[in-house]
Amino acid sequence: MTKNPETERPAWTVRGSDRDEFPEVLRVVGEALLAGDDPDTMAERAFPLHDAVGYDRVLVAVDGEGDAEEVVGATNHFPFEMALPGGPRAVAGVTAVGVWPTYRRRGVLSALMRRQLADIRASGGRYAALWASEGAIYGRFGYGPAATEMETAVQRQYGVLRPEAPRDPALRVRLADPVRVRDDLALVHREVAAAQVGQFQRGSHWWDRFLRDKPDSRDGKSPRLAAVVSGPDGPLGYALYRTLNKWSGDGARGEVHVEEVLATAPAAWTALFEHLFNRDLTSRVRFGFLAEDNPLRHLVVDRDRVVPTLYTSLWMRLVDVPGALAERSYAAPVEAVVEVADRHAPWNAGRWRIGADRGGARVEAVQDAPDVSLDVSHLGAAYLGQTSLEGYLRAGLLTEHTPGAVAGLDAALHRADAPFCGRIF
Ligand SMILES: CC(=O)SCCNC(=O)CCNC(=O)[C@H](O)C(C)(C)COP(=O)(O)OP(=O)(O)OC[C@H]1O[C@@H](n2cnc3c(N)ncnc32)[C@H](O)[C@@H]1OP(=O)(O)O
Repeated sequence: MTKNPETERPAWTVRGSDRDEFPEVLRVVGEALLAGDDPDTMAERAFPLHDAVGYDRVLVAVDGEGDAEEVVGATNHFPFEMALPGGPRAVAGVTAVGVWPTYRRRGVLSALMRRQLADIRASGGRYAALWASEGAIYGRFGYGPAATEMETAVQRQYGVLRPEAPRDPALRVRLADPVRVRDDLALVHREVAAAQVGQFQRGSHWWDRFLRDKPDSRDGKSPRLAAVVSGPDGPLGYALYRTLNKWSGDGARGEVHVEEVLATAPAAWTALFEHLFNRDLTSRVRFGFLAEDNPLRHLVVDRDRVVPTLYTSLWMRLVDVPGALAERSYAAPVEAVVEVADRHAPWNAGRWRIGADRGGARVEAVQDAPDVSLDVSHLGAAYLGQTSLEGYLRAGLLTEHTPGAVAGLDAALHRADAPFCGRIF
């Protein structure tokens, strides 16, 4: 094992990887994430997707040399086209981060993150996004909690929709094997993902991944079902779900577990929710992933019976601060000098004058006195228009030099619609 001569501790290096090494990467990341899968299962799941997107973004930390070399940490990112405020953008979807348990807390992740940010920037990338296993990890690397989503479980008797919920007799709901209606799913999703901030476009390799349905991954539930709602001009929405067959002494206690429900028209939401709440022999519908502003709570008669559990989904990282701020859309005019601290991507550090209105934005490096001083993670958090900078100000985590400057930035960055990713990648 190589040693650092000064510290006598093991030294490692970070480098790119390839397909041949990928089983090792899976072994390390799988163990770090307590995946509990055997190597063949991991490989069977991972290779098809990665064969499609390539292995050139995989980074590994390795210890030792030659035959003794071992992978001790890894990270990767997917090349996404994700809807952001301002339009669809190239986003690095950071994934599969793991450090071998006996190498943790020695700086391996820090080295991987620094290299990954530099690589994304070198390839012209402006954004990185991820789902974090733990909220304490990524703030230090400049990621901010940018999207809050919800899960909920609704007792079936409260799944009653309001009489005035939009209902269109021309719509039909079909229940099918998702693989057979895959084209309809893809059509709906493509439309949603073009505008819904936080969604990424799914190539066919992503549909292969999401529709994979092996018995060992069902956890006692049914095979996946697709309810597709269509009008005369084609599909307008779908729900992907499984059922769980349960009984108790007083009767059926089955459950509906919804993985994804999306629609492009109000009456399609109604049709889908009415389908989900009306499966016989069930007593509860669980929704795993919903936007914070999903129509469900507006459509049910008693919104308080839809109790949301909120969680952070996307953490956003501005890899190129001026580029990202310049191509964003703004809800109100703003003029401010923002002083940015960025430990891991020093090219972002400095003072940036943002001049923006509804027509566009200019961002330039300046030496002027700042109106606000903040960390790059705060800008990442606020970028999707849901997390306010005011919250960080109240918490004493950023500094406002010009009274009202933070409120002005928030008004400009705000979006009426909540971001929604809905898929852990
Ligand atoms: C996008 C995704 O893939 S999310 C999945 C992330 N992976 C996992 O959760 C798998 C299990 N965990 C691991 O593999 C590792 O513990 C990792 C990847 C989270 C951290 O790797 P390490 O090599 O130990 O991190 P590293 O030594 O570089 O730590 C850097 C700093 O982050 C802190 N840190 C690292 N992990 C955590 C954590 N889970 N909670 C709190 N602080 C953490 C360290 O204490 C250190 O702080 P310091 O700079 O103040 O000293």
